[in-house]
Amino acid sequence: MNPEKSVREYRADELAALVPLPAADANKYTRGTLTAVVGSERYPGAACLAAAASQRAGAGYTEVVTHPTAVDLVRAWRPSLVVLPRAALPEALAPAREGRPRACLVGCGFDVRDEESGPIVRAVLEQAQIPVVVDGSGLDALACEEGRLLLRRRFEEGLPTVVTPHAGEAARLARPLGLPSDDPCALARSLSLALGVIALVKGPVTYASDGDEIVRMTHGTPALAKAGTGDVLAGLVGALLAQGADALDAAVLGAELHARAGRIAAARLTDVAVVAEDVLEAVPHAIAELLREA
Ligand SMILES: NC(=O)C1=CN([C@@H]2O[C@H](COP(=O)(O)OP(=O)(O)OC[C@H]3O[C@@H](n4cnc5c(N)ncnc54)[C@H](OP(=O)(O)O)[C@@H]3O)[C@@H](O)[C@H]2O)[C@@H](O)CC1
Ligand SMILES: Nc1ncnc2c1ncn2[C@@H]1O[C@H](COP(=O)(O)OP(=O)(O)O)[C@@H](O)[C@H]1O
Repeated sequence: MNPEKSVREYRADELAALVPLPAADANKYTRGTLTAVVGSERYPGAACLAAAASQRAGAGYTEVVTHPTAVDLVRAWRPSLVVLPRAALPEALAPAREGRPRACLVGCGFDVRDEESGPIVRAVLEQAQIPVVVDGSGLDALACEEGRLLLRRRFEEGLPTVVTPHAGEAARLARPLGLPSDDPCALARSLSLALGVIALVKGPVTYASDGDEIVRMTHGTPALAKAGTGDVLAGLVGALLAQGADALDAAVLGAELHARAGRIAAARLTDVAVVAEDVLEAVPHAIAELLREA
């Protein structure tokens, strides 16, 4: 099949319809819980960025499970976050209940030198009976037979897994599978099919695929090419999944809000000066802009 045939873009009105507006009788649990298993001793900042993005994208309850050395920093960054050390992980992976959606984000700010990283990612994939997003160095745990087996099992059980690699991470996932990695559009679809995931391959143009459709997103800006912006995106996608969005829709809406937030930040601060915290701050404006446009 020629992948170009099925490439599409979401219209602004389609995207706006996916924005999770809270019901009048909502409470924090009905709005969805994201358990973000993120950060390491080396990269505690990624945990902060992803968790705050989740709050801004509407999750009612954002819980951070992080390296013990990062706990105080993340708590101090935002008192509204619930922050637990990694030892709390098994209890934190509770299943969703009727009307109480949940999702898990794992891997942003993981450190390949940290021996706990791989086992944590695999434990999440094995235990979490909820949608999971895998990002950052957590993706390295998927480039081996054991990781692929866990993904395949989740796929067969109907549990969505979203992966959010940048070009380097996508190439590392593709290599052991013998997949060519020079075309991000084709790669999004081939990774999706080979791993049984929804693949969001990030770059100047970002592509999402569920193995059937491929969605192209062209609204980004080079202002986003700064450390930490991917962590913000992962938090957005995780929060949308936690609110019950379909996995492909969550990936596409997350990337669209991220791209718009980057542009809004750049319009105020220049393409040169924008940093990941500015993208985070612009997320509410991106939501408002999208709702206004539709
Ligand atoms: N504040 C924080 O706490 C932050 C924490 N962070 C966290 O750090 C962790 C490591 O993530 P990372 O992306 O820095 O390292 P990683 O992908 O392993 O790089 C290895 C090699 O891959 C390549 N490569 C990289 N990017 C590429 C691209 N776009 N396109 C193509 N190739 C690319 C490049 O190799 P080269 O091509 O230069 O030879 C590079 O040397 C991760 O968990 C993340 O969440 C970050 O989010 C930053 C802010
Ligand atoms: N030149 C560019 N144009 C548009 N978007 C870009 C560009 N460069 C990077 N981005 C976006 O910035 C983000 C960077 O993510 P990533 O590389 O994972 O960052 P980090 O790991 O530092 O958090 C992605 O969403 C990507 O699509």
